[in-house]
Amino acid sequence: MVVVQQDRRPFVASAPGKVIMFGEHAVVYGKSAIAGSVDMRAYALVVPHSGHAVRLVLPDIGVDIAFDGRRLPRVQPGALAHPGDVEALLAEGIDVPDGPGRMAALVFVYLYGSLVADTGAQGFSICVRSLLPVGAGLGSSAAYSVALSAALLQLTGQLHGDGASEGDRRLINGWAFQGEQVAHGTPSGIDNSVATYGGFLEYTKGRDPAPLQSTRALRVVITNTNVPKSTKALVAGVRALRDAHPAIVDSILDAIHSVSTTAAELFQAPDADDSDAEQRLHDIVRVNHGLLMALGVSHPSLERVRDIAARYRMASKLTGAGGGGCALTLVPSGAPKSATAEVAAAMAADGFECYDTVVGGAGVSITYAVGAESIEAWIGKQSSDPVAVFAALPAATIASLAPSQ
Ligand SMILES: Nc1ncnc2c1ncn2[C@@H]1O[C@H](COP(=O)(O)OP(=O)(O)O)[C@@H](O)[C@H]1O
Ligand SMILES: C[C@@](O)(CCOP(=O)(O)O)CC(=O)O
Ligand SMILES: [Mg+2]
Repeated sequence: MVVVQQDRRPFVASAPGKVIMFGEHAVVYGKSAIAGSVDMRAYALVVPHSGHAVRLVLPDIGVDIAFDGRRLPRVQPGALAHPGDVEALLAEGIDVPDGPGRMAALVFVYLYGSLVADTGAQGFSICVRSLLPVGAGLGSSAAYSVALSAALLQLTGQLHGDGASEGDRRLINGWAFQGEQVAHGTPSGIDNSVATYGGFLEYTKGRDPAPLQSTRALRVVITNTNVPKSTKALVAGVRALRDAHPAIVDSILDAIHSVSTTAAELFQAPDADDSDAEQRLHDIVRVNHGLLMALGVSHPSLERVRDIAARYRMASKLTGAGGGGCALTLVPSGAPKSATAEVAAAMAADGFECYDTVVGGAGVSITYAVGAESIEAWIGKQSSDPVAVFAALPAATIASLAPSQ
């Protein structure tokens, strides 16, 4: 048994969602993709207490489970080779309903079993709230997984710089990737990398993410079609198409790779105001969407978003897994604020929801304070049940628990 040093103070670990600008799906096959963090995050409040009870509360998706932490065995490295073994962990007397809550609980139980079980750590409550839309292509699963990994590593004293050092980030990212594997089977790792490191980056599976210094303002309108989708099913659909038509699908994936590498050059071009570069970016947004459509991951609602943007001479593409979820619209450099407001209003008139987001903010973060006050004092003042307080906080207060962008 590895006995850990435990800090008993409550804290909040948080991580952002992401927007994939170019390269989704192809990135699963080792091609390049470009993505940045968005200013919506998942927040995990951890409250250590005496005894061995462990409580997981996920108010956004209706999960509230408790179990005796001593009953869960340590998960052996390599357990992910047998996903059934991970599912079997839930049989240890933990009652979780089917649906999205089950997947989120499974990710927690896997990370708990790997990082906390058998360390002699005492009990705790953990409550995760997210300001990201769930299952819409903005990486809510990865933000959840990164916030959880950071929370459990910090709780058990396995981080050395409160999540900010290079070593801490590498550790958090590695475990969050495993959390994403529990949820999706074969993630590329781009979502958890953006949620961990934040910023704007180029990602190729198996390599360290490469930060991009864009000379161009990263202005996008994100539109949520509110059509539910499953990342797992969409990724599986592309795999089935590739198995049936390997040569055709591989050439589509190669074309997407060229789109991403061209985009990286354009974003970093010295003359950001060059109208030729502007036009080329517009073109490749359109081309990237067309290639994704050929892979079968578009949806009529996403095509509708593209039609509306085209009326304002802007280019849109799906972002994330597709099949519904979100689209992004590239805002041309120099476009007045009124232009983005107009296009967003036109989309809202069609029943879509738009997010005015800043791309490229902070990655994972751990905080013990709200302003000048400790979280312990801040939450303790409001009620004797910190989880109930946190679960009911308004979004604006939750958002104050992370570094400002
Ligand atoms: N606020 C949240 N609380 C708990 N689990 C969440 C939360 N947000 C997302 N998740 C987990 O992530 C899953 C959605 O992930 P996914 O289908 O990959 O969509 P995306 O990552 O694009 O939002 C949910 O079913 C749930 O398991
Ligand atoms: C389709 C894919 O490229 C991105 C999926 O993103 P999301 O789960 O829809 O946010 C899959 C992956 O990279 O693992
Ligand atoms: Mg996801």
